[in-house]
Amino acid sequence: MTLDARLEVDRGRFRLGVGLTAEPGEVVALLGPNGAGKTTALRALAGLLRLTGGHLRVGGREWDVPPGVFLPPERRPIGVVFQDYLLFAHLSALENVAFGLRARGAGRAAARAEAARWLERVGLAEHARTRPRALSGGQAQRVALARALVTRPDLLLLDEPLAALDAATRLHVRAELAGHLRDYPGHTLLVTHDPLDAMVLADRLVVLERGEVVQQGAPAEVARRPRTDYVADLVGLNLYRGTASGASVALDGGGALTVAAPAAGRVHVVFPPNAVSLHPARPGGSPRNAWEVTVAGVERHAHTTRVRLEGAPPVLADVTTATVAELRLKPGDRLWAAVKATEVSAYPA
Ligand SMILES: Nc1ncnc2c1ncn2[C@@H]1O[C@H](COP(=O)(O)OP(=O)(O)OP(=O)(O)O)[C@@H](O)[C@H]1O
Repeated sequence: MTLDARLEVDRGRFRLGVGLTAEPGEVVALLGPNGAGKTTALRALAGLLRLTGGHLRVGGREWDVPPGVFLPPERRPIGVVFQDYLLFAHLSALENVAFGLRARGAGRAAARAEAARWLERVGLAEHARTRPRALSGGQAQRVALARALVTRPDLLLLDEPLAALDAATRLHVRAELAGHLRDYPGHTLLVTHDPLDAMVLADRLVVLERGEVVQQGAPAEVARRPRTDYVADLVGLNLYRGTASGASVALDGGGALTVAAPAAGRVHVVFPPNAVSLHPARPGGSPRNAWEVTVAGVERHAHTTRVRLEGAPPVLADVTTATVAELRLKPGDRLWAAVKATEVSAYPA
């Protein structure tokens, strides 16, 4: 079962023309600047907008092949979590989750039993009778996810699913969402403005600009070789997984980093490429992360030069033209990379 689409939508002055595929279990993040066409693509997948050209097939079934075939939204096996359309205010958490099953013809008792199982899976069993206004933002988000997944949809559409949450809640809900998405066997399309959400949650990034795909690939690959300035700014993150013990994190791929605040257990470790400085010899002085690296590539962008470095860990560094000239950077050079601990954040994974 595969999602195979060529989404063409003509909205007058704006035209979307996007090829999109996803394998079962794959999480694809759609990224792009305001007005790039992310929401348009999502609405076309949901059936809220009709394609004006192209095709949309999921699992060998035609959902939208103009002009002849159009499966209306209510007949598509989809689950949606939209930021501004979370829950029905007049229904309890349990009734919200049971709603989709009822709409698909499940009996009341069976729907409520299955909904209760899902509320338990998202850690909200004791809030089954609570109305949405009495739930926190993070809890409402979990209910919305349970409601989307309870019908075992073929396609899960997430539109800025974490945007309404405050920073601390966001960390936890992001980690939980990652876990649920790992277990979900269908296709997931995630629209986000947040590169960290995309890098943590997605198997593949699809970057849109002006209605077209400008780049796609695995998150680390896109970050290593951004093809446009927008992509370079967007995905410029050094991101690792590891196990924290106090302020030190042992990274899965080798190496260790000292982080800004102590943590425990499995974490993501993140810092931007412009936090990395490069030196011809081991830098002295303040307590920093410093390790030996080899230059693997040097790419110029409008405002900066991005240097790909192999080492433990491998790292991206954005450096100034002056640094490039001073260090005469070229592939194969041996250098030292350094990052201040205060620049390095750890998030629960
Ligand atoms: N109802 C509409 N009729 C005609 N054009 C529209 C309509 N809604 C949006 N558009 C246009 O479609 C283009 C893409 O909008 P869309 O909302 O898909 O972008 P987006 O990538 O989701 O942006 P954002 O990040 O701001 O949500 C924009 O140029 C917008 O002006």
